[in-house]
Amino acid sequence: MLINNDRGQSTDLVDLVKALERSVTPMGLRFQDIYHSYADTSALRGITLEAKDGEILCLLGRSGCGKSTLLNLAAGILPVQAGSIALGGTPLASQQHNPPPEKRSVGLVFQDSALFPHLTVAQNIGFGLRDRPSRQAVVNDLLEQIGLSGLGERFPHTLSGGQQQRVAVARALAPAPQVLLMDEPFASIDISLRRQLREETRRLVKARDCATILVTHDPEEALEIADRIAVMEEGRITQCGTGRELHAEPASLFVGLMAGSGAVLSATRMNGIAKTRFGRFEAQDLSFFTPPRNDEPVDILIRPHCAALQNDPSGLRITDVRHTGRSQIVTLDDMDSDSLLLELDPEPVWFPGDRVLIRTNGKPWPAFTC
Ligand SMILES: Nc1ncnc2c1ncn2[C@@H]1O[C@H](COP(=O)(O)OP(=O)(O)OP(=O)(O)O)[C@@H](O)[C@H]1O
Repeated sequence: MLINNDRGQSTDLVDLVKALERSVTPMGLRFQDIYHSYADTSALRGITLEAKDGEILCLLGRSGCGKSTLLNLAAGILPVQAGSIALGGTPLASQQHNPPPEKRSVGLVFQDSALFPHLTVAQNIGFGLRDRPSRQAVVNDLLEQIGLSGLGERFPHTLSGGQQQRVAVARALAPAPQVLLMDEPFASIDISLRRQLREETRRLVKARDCATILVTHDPEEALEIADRIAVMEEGRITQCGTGRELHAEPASLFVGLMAGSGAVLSATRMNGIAKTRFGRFEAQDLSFFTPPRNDEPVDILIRPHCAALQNDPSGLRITDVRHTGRSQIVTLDDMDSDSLLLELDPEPVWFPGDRVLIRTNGKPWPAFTC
């Protein structure tokens, strides 16, 4: 049914109701209090997380932290043991209700493309569309979008690894799923092609309205492709936010290092002073995500371009200096020949043999209670 808006334009009532529903109902994919164990291994320990419609959310963490387990629960590959999953505001899975993968509006992409070897590229892409009248048009459109028009009649083994992975993404997106789940989709792709494939995948996914969850252990990949990143450690989400948020206010040293590089200084805190092997720093030089308890050991993270050196004849000795154009990488030795690498602004120029003290560059350094 068509209705007219105040500018005289026609709008379909069903579309309007859907748009209104979207504005008031939590959409996307939502995990609520998920726990999961394998025999004596506790893989997930209370995950609550939401990937919104149109968003790319990365699960980032070391091997074994539970990323794939969470993805497999959403896909229906694993049954939910505790907690619940909702899709588009309606229950998707719980302990009582576990529909199989084919009954979920979910597209899957794995590390190896897992294309059907006996089907052509076009048949692979169209597999989830069955007898839909629009099948051919959708397949042709996707072939064009992934840059493989003209290769539809080829078989998967005649394609390069990168082309196969493009086809896998197209196959997952063809039925217009509400959610796209990708488990290390670029891990087996040549490193030189990976960035290009990431960009293409982001463009493809962003042209649709599905929620996307992508698993990776590569921080650079997560920062480049994701709208938000959920950092996982030992079955829990340590922090979830944009790359910028994780970089600016990391909840832990692990998150801080996942969201960017930096030098780490171990310190002991004494009455507002942090003592390290490379100098003493005032409390005002440090910023804690959570207030520290007194006299506990802390780790200080010094990001590139966030430290300055100051000449001091009794200070630390510079043993090496490299110039990259954008920065100056300086190696400092403490009295026991322990060394620290700092990435500094290119000016002022430092030389091996200079004696210096380290200072903040105006902004406090993130610090974490150990
Ligand atoms: N089928 C299984 N049986 C027993 N333990 C398992 C099984 N699958 C996963 N685990 C364990 O559960 C934990 C989480 O595994 P999971 O595969 O989810 O982690 P991950 O972060 O995806 O790791 P990776 O990046 O290596 O794939 C690990 O300790 C793993 O050894």
